[in-house]
Amino acid sequence: MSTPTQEAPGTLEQAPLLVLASASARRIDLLRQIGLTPDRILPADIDETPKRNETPRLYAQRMAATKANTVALNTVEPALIVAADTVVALGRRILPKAEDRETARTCLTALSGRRHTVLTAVAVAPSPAWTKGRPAARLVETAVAFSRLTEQQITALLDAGDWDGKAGGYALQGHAAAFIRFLSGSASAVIGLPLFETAQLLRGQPGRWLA
Ligand SMILES: Cc1cn([C@H]2C[C@H](O)[C@@H](COP(=O)(O)OP(=O)(O)OP(=O)(O)O)O2)c(=O)[nH]c1=O
Repeated sequence: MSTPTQEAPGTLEQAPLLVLASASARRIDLLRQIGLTPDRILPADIDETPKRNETPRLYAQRMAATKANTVALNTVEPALIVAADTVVALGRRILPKAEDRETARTCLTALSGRRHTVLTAVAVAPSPAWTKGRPAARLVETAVAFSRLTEQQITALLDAGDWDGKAGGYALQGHAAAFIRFLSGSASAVIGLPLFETAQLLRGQPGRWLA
C-alpha cells in the first residue's frame, strides 16, 4: 500500500513502497489493524546472537535496527522499511525464542508467579533511493506478570502449542492470556509490534502514511 507523497505541483516522484522486514504473521496482522498493508514482506536473515553482556534493551534495539537496515540496503526502489524485535527479559536475562517444547517449558517455569519485562523495539529505515526518508526507532517496555503455574497448567500451555516461535515461550494473544494477571504498557508490543509507536514513527516521515 504505497501512499503518494505530497509534492509541489508539477513534480512527480515515485511514492515509496512500504516494506515489512519480518517473517512474523502477527506483525503483518498488527500493521493491517491500523490500516497499513505492506507492499512487500521481506524477512531479514540476520545473526540473532546476543553479544556478551548485552542488555535486553540494547539487544532488542540492535536487532530491530539491523533487520530494517539489512532489508533497506537490499531494496533498490524508493522504500521505507519497518522492522521490530521482541525480547522477554527476566531482569538482565534474555529468555530464548522457544523453538522446541523443552525450551518453552523452561521459560514458562521461570516466568511462573513472577513479573517480567517485554521489550519491543521498532525501527524504520529508508532505502538508499528514498532520500527523503529518515531512520528512526522506538523502544517500548511492558511489564507482565504470570500467576503461579502448576505443572498441569504448564503442560496444558505446552499442549496448546502457541509457544512455538515466541519470545519467552508464550503468546499473549493465545492460551497464556488465561494466566496473565497484570500487564502495564503495550499489548500490541508484546505480540510483536507497538502500534501507537509505529504509527508515530510513520507520521514523522515525509509523505502521508497515516492520518
Ligand atoms: C511474548 C510474545 C512474543 N510473541 C512473538 C512476537 C515475535 O514474532 C516473536 C519474537 O521473535 P522476533 O525475533 O522478535 O521476531 P520473529 O523471529 O518472529 O520475526 P521477524 O524477526 O522475522 O520479524 O515472539 C508473540 O507473538 N506473543 C507474545 O506474547
